[in-house]
Amino acid sequence: MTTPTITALRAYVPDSTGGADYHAQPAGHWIDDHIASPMAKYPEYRESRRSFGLSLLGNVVVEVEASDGTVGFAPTTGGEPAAWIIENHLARLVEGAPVTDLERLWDQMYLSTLYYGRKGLVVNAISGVDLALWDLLGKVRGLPVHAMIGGAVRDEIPFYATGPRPDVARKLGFIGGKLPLQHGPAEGDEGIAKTVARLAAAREAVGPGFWLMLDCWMSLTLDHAVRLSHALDGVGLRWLEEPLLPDDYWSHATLRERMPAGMLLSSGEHESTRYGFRALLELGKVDLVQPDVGWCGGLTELLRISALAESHGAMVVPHGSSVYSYHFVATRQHSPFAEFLMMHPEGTEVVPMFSPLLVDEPVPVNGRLKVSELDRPGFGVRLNPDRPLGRPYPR
Ligand SMILES: C[C@H](O)[C@H](O)CC(=O)C(=O)O
Ligand SMILES: [Mg+2]
Repeated sequence: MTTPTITALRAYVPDSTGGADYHAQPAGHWIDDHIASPMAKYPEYRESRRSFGLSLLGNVVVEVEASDGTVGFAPTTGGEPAAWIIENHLARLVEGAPVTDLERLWDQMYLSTLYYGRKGLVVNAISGVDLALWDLLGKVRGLPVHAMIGGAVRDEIPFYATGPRPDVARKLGFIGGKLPLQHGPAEGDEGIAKTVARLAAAREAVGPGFWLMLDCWMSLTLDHAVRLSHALDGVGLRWLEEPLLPDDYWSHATLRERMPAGMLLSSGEHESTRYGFRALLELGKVDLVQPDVGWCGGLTELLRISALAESHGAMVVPHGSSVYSYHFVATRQHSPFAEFLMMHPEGTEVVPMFSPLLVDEPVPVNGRLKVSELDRPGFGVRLNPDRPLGRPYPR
């Protein structure tokens, strides 16, 4: 059998909102309600992360077409700037390559962009291309992605829910609930007291045994993080998430030493590549890493990060990225559960995470997803034909 080659790489930008984290949500959505952030020390940027530009980039949808007519695609964050990088830089490397050459293409995309890349937007763009290549390869071979990366080690994936209502998450069958931190260091001891009251009320509502986590979205100082973790010691927090600036690996290790025993330290949602995760694991001493497969370098890089984390005894629980991480979670023993980001405005109903961009997007039922739901070629989802896509940099 001759291996098809890649004839075209295209980057599209959806005309509208939607698509999980960091996208414009309607006013009043819990995900934009006074969430603590590193910018919250400036009072004018405290109420809303949109106020400092969080939703500016939006999605980019990468499409790869093969010589046999098969098309793979994947969305990620990056919008028009990522579309420019994909069309004007990455396409020259990818077009003409056999659909099987994922390792070489990843290496070439990373090395050729080193002088302005390594992290952030460029790695988002590389991630999107890499995911689209996996989708294409799965469709060419007629295999779901999980079957190409070792096969499932479990029949069902259990989920925790991220949102403002862990009590509802419990009723919906999730194994835990992760609340966003709302009050950072600029709100001082009063802020800590509000957080403790909120978590204590959540514990009261969910009872013992149900996991509660707190997502700090890079907003804390080391001192504040230490004090907050001890103030929350009585609540039974499963983990404290992304408390510190991602580049400050060293303070992660200090926090790890000073936090209460039994409370895990997690981070990595805004980290990229095996090199960044090596620093987080070796210098930062985190217990759990949370790469976003659309931001960390794609699935090819997530597999490397995963092997590295496993060798450090750390769990890998990817940041909420729907099917793009479920195929991975199904295949790894040290990824025992997945995140579900509650994109419903009040966080009270399960709605597809990437809606309205995708169709056929599976969601957990009773807090679990049967791996058989993923048994379609590639990542097993389709682009919504009713949502127009623009191609800002056609060639
Ligand atoms: C809710 C958090 O601030 C963020 O928007 C999502 C996130 O960090 C997570 O799901 O984890
Ligand atoms: Mg997070």
